[in-house]
Amino acid sequence: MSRDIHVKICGLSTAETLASAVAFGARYVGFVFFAKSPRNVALPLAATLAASVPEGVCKVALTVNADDVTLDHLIDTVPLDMLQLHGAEDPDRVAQIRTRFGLPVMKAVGVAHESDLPALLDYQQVADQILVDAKPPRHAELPGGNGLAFDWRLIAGRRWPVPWMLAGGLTPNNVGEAIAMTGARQVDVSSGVESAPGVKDSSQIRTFLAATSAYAI
Ligand SMILES: O=C(O)c1ccccc1NCC(=O)[C@H](O)[C@H](O)COP(=O)(O)O
Repeated sequence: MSRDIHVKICGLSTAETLASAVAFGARYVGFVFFAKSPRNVALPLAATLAASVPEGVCKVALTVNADDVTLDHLIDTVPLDMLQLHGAEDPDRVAQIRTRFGLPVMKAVGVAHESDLPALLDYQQVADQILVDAKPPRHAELPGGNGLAFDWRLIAGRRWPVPWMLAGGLTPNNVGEAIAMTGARQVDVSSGVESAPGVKDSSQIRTFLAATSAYAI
């Protein structure tokens, strides 16, 4: 098992910032396929970007309640290593997607209160990984990528049987505290390494990755 913190940089949409994420040590790179998102990337561009990602870096497609036709076209067009399901997909749908498309699946689960935690157990029965993310505000446009953190004390010391990733409002300045408080060995960031919504910043990506390196064990 790797001793480093594994970092996912999500919502990449340019060759320059993708190359920076890879160069500075990201273990996962995420491409958003959700039209309302400022990080949404068109399939032809995503195919070109993904083709440039070296072996060993996990190419993650992020979708929200996508149907099978959409997923079929996505997977036929873009070379991918993992699907991240960030909508209201229930455990049965997660299992169905995993079986039908044959790719590892990471299911995002929104956390705001203690009452949100049981869902983490339900999804761990069917997903390969769990993304423990901040629950979006009731009227949020986006189900994720909102730059909002949840109370990390809610999951402090908890351990789950499948690999999990901490997300939500992480920045170069708070990721160390988040890792120390939760024991996370994988973290995910989007807004926290942007100069504007959807505009990734290579310098902030570098700083974020450097901030996690202090927590290798
Ligand atoms: O990032 C988006 O625009 C997005 C849009 C729709 C659904 C999910 C989205 N992002 C999911 C992610 O995995 C984000 O990295 C995660 O929610 C953390 O985002 P942030 O709080 O901005 O770091």
